[in-house]
Amino acid sequence: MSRQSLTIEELNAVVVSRRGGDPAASYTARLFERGVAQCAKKLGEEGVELAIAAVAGDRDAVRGEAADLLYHLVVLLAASGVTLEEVYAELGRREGMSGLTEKANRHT
Ligand SMILES: N=c1c2ncn([C@@H]3O[C@H](COP(=O)(O)OP(=O)(O)OP(=O)(O)O)[C@@H](O)[C@H]3O)c2ncn1[C@@H]1O[C@H](COP(=O)(O)O)[C@@H](O)[C@H]1O
Repeated sequence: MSRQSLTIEELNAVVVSRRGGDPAASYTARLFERGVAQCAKKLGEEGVELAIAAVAGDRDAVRGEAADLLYHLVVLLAASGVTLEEVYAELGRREGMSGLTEKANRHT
């Protein structure tokens, strides 16, 4: 049965659980088996497909390609040994780095 939504954290938990899994039973396990370079190639392809869909103004394709991109991003992070928490921490470090954000904060 399909769910209404799946968060990146939930997707990440499934992806990480596939590491070392049976490549015959899991596409994700197959990607891990192929290695980082192949995971990176898939991510690049999906990024280009998303960009093309966006430029074409194809909203349905943007949604689908964005889901593909997020999936392949999570796979590449796991294949690279980088956790989502590390990426979140990096985003957190950047908060307030832009002059615009500081300017906006001064007015609140
Ligand atoms: N979100 C995804 C997801 N998005 C895309 N894909 C797969 O990505 C592949 C991309 O298709 P392409 O046409 O780009 O490539 P392909 O020719 O099929 O395969 P390649 O040889 O190019 O790798 C398809 O086979 C899709 O099934 C995904 N496979 C899995 N997931 C998630 O990962 C979970 C675990 O999946 P398994 O590892 O298969 O159990 C699933 O429950 C989903 O939540």
